[in-house]
Amino acid sequence: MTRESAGEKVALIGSGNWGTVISKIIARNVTKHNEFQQEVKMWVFEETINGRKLTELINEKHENVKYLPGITIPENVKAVPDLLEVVRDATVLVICIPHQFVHNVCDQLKGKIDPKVKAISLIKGVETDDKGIRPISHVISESLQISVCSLSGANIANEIADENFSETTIGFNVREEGELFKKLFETKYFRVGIINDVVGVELCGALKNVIAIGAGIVDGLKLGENTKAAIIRMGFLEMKKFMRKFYGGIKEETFFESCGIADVIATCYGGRNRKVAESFVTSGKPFDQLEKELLQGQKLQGTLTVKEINRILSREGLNDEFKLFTTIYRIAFEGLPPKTIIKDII
Ligand SMILES: NC(=O)c1ccc[n+]([C@@H]2O[C@H](COP(=O)([O-])OP(=O)(O)OC[C@H]3O[C@@H](n4cnc5c(N)ncnc54)[C@H](O)[C@@H]3O)[C@@H](O)[C@H]2O)c1
Ligand SMILES: O=P(O)(O)OC[C@H](O)CO
Repeated sequence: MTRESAGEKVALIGSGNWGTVISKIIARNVTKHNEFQQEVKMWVFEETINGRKLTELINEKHENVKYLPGITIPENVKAVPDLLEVVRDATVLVICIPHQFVHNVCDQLKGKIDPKVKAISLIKGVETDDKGIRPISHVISESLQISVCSLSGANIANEIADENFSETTIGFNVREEGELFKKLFETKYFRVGIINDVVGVELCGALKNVIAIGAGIVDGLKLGENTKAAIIRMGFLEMKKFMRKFYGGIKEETFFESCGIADVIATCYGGRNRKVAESFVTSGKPFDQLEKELLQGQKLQGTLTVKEINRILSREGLNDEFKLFTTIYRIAFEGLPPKTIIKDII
């Protein structure tokens, strides 16, 4: 059997800013390790740019001109607009889409994925329901009836696209899967740690976005680095407390991996949620409008997570125990003046 027909066949679902950086990483790695077939099909939510289809542009220029301009994608990445074609015969699914689109994508894939397929979610988001929180890895595994790992870390996509060093964390339930994914993702500039804690890893990635919005508010108010450090510290403690309260079994070490404290720091200085929250304060415009104006199609995850978290805190009568998360929600969505971020948390 040739290398082309043997080995794991990797499909990438998603082609935004992070998804495209990931295509570059995994497309190089599949050519280096015998476990994998060499072509990586990447699902692109099709759109038209100056009269041309984005998939055609990606395949012709080997560049995602909309979500990651200026970075060359390896030629073994094939952009495909048909989701079912992307996953056909795939044995490994890498899922990297904004979390608001997960249900729609899973609904299209339901019943069409072999139960032996291994998946990994790079999504930084969370859902809540009547019972509590619903990690996105569970949404995917319940819908598709497959095993799902998670990957999250201090990973600002554009910096990794430039091959600046960073670390990340993979959460696994089955060690062999964690090790396989480490092979798929690790490079000299992208160091992968693995830990037996799928939900801990992904929830850190979701909740740090709430803190990033708090940090952006502080930046917009020009309160300086000491105040921002205070928000980071308090936010980290609320993130830990929230995760422990609503999900049993999260490992303490997870908070000190790249997915934990390191991502809180990176996101509070360099992320999109921070940037848009700063502008929310300085411009007075609502988040929805700023997301469109500043991100040109890229999506904020933090605002949705702020709402999900507040829904659960309000229902459980816990707003007083999570003062920072609650204040961030009220500033973002209930018209509380931004400067109360300080008054309400001291
Ligand atoms: N960008 C980063 O620095 C970064 C880093 C780590 C993790 N992440 C996480 O990765 C996930 C994906 O983010 P991203 O940065 O790759 O995307 P993005 O925000 O840059 O782009 C949005 C993507 O959503 C797609 N899209 C738009 N409408 C859609 C629809 N109706 N259905 C499906 N897809 C649609 C767009 O085509 C585009 O690919 C998010 O959860 C994000 O938090 C992002
Ligand atoms: O740009 P953000 O705010 O979505 O954050 C990007 C990454 O999650 C940082 O690790």
